[in-house]
Amino acid sequence: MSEKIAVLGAGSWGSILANLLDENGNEVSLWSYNPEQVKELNEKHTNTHYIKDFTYSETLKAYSDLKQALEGATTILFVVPTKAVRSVASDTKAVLAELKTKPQLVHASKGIEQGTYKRVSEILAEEIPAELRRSITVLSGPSHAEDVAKRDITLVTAASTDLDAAKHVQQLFMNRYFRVYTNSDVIGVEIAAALKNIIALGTGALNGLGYGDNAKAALMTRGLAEISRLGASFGANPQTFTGLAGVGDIIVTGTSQNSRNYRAGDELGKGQTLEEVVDTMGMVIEGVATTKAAYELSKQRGVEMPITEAIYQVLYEGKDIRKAISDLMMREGRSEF
Ligand SMILES: NC(=O)C1=CN([C@@H]2O[C@H](COP(=O)(O)OP(=O)(O)OC[C@H]3O[C@@H](n4cnc5c(N)ncnc54)[C@H](O)[C@@H]3O)[C@@H](O)[C@H]2O)C=CC1
Ligand SMILES: O=C(CO)COP(=O)(O)O
Repeated sequence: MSEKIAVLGAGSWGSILANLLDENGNEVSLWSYNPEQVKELNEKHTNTHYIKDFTYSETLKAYSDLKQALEGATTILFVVPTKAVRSVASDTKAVLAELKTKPQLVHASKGIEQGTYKRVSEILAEEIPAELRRSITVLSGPSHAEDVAKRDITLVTAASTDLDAAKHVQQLFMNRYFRVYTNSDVIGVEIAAALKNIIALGTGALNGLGYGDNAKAALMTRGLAEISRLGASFGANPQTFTGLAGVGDIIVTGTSQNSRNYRAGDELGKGQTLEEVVDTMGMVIEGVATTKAAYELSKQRGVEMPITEAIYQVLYEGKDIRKAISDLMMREGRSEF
């Protein structure tokens, strides 16, 4: 299968997925709002700020003009940070109204919108009306761009309420090192994807403070329990949290130095301030904003999320991390399930 695909967002994940789609034989246009980055991608086939020591395919073309990137595309993949999804989708809508191409939409972003608490597929559906597009699919799972760049084995899930669309996305992305499953639980996949970043901030902080493997396994397991509780309150399928988008992504993000969220937590644990961590990362740390959105959502919906609450207090209320950990440990004993 070969298609014209536009990838919007040329950070680590967008650029590596664009390269994979190119390798799979598609005609890929990669859009970035940064003209310098577009120049580097087209002239040197590198994207050094985001992915070191990697040469992109020469047939992959980058654009800073959105209309040029979208022209003729039958699939559009959104991979910008969650806070940019609404504005990029709104600009895309204006172009699609002219082009009348009705592409299918896919996204690979992991977050919840501040203030509205919308999932990314909900933002896309709101901004790009049904008459301008086909179905929406989310691609998610344990998948650091750095490993995919090395063509290391990676398994993800493509979730859509439209099974044909999910199967189509599966076929577009699958290859010898990238295996894609389908899933119909868009809500569960998006909630799991967004909230695992909160837990990765936590396991990173434990690492920075010098805690060991038991502590990190405990945080990931109980973290997943509270993510599943929030998911259930929205009608998510509980099985999703045992799958690639759930436990799979908690493991990869909650244990890896490739994760920006884990590294940010690690630095916080070692004593840096949140401001210092955000300033030096130079890439998106989705978990910081998602902690606030998830904390507010948990209060609004009456879902108990003690780990999210503790991390919220550390990030937004200046609570000492060691005190937050000891308060969690000293909660009244309870049944596991
Ligand atoms: N890096 C990874 O391994 C993975 C990332 N993701 C998700 O993919 C999304 C994007 O992440 P990365 O590519 O890693 O981020 P990144 O920080 O590496 O790059 C983000 C890109 O978005 C662009 N951008 C930022 N604000 C923008 C705006 N207002 N309008 C247009 N473009 C804007 C930046 O210029 C940059 O090219 C996030 O939601 C992340 O959670 C998901 C799976 C893996
Ligand atoms: O989602 C990811 C891996 O599945 C990437 O995580 P980070 O954004 O923490 O790097």
